[in-house]
Amino acid sequence: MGRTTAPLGDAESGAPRTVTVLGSTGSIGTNTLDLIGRNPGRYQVEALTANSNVETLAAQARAFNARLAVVADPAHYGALKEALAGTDTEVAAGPQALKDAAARPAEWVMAAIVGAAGLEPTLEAVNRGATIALANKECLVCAGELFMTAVSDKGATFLPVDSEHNAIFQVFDFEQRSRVDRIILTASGGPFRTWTREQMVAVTPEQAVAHPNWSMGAKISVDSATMMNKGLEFIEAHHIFAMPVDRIDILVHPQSVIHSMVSYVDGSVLAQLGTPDMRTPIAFTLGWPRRMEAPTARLDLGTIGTLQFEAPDETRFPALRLVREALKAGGAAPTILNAANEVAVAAFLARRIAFLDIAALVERSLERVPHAAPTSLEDVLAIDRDARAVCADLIQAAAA
Ligand SMILES: NC(=O)C1=CN([C@@H]2O[C@H](COP(=O)(O)OP(=O)(O)OC[C@H]3O[C@@H](n4cnc5c(N)ncnc54)[C@H](OP(=O)(O)O)[C@@H]3O)[C@@H](O)[C@H]2O)C=CC1
Ligand SMILES: CC(=O)[C@@H](O)[C@H](O)COP(=O)(O)O
Ligand SMILES: [Mn+2]
Repeated sequence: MGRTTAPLGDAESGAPRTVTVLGSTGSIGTNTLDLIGRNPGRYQVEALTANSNVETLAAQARAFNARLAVVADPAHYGALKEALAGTDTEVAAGPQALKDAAARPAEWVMAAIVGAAGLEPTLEAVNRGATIALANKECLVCAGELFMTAVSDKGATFLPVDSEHNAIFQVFDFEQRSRVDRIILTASGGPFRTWTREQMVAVTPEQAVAHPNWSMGAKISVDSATMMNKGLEFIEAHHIFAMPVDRIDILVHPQSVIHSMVSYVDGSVLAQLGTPDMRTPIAFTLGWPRRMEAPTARLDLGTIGTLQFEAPDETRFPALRLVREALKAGGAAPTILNAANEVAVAAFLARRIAFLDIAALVERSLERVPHAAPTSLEDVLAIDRDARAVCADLIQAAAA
């Protein structure tokens, strides 16, 4: 994979590093801009993008003097144009504008759009050989082989942002890859870690998004609650580190202090630790290849006292089993799983289905959509569309 040291402008002494933030209005996007804002003169913002949150996007574009602001939903073009009147920021809207934004020559691109909607814009940045800080794990779940092949073929530099994968990246010995025995992905267990299935029947969106350790967007928070997030991260780790699935473990660790571990053939286990604040992994990628200051609380293990560990429970959290089965089935299964999960999570957040229906709908979608392996981006997008339609039909049929 592309752990190259492709040159980035020396942000500490030379010209500002040019950066684009895809999904700038979200949780990862705002944390990224928080770090950029603390380092005046070190970064020049090329493009910022959102889906529909014009107010935040316009405020960010003004604050960071962005060259371009893009809203994916074209219905919001007029409002964005008006909000940025009198500034030097160009304004654009729609899916093609999103891809064009990613194609502009920023050295460093934060990929923080949520869901498969981020795949095409992120690939634009990969295809021009940029440094990609990847938060958008769904890219790798729905198109992992295609994505990592493009990283390698185009000479892009790939830096994982997801806290677990960033942790692994920090302790993974790429020069002695054959000496790596296992990857150990830690999981908080989410807000329902100790709940029975019966207790989970009546879970509300408010309860599901209340993650015990992390402050994140709604979709990933629900994924953590179903533990689908850990399943998606399992697939993500498989692709990023080219690790066979039988050498990746999931370990529940409720405190989210150890962000993940790598175990070596000599019995050494290396881990990355820190307080749960995404500004640490984002700073790792923004400063790359040098570490930069992040304003996060420092880890105080003496005060924490005890770290707990538990085995994951696939019976209470069937998403973990579905991911294992999807990886075994291969072909289109991970793409279908991801698309169905996105549709089901959105329906849950809209109070159209119950919490336990999410995994059940993913399972039924996997049974119904054909599993032919995608060999191109067009294939991936077609499978993604089909799976979304099947899952939406299942929801509709259940409601009728
Ligand atoms: N939050 C976290 O701590 C972590 C997040 N991640 C991953 O990072 C990604 C982003 O997560 P997070 O920041 O929490 O998500 P948020 O929901 O907070 O933000 C999502 C961003 O994507 C934009 N967006 C949403 N839908 C579309 C679309 N169809 N087209 C274009 N842009 C869109 C949103 O714009 P708008 O505001 O206008 O809706 C927003 O800028 C996810 O893949 C998540 O799994 C990984 C690890 C940790
Ligand atoms: C911050 C981050 O990387 C999230 O993906 C986080 O890991 C979610 O926590 P769990 O899925 O372990 O509950
Ligand atoms: Mn994570």
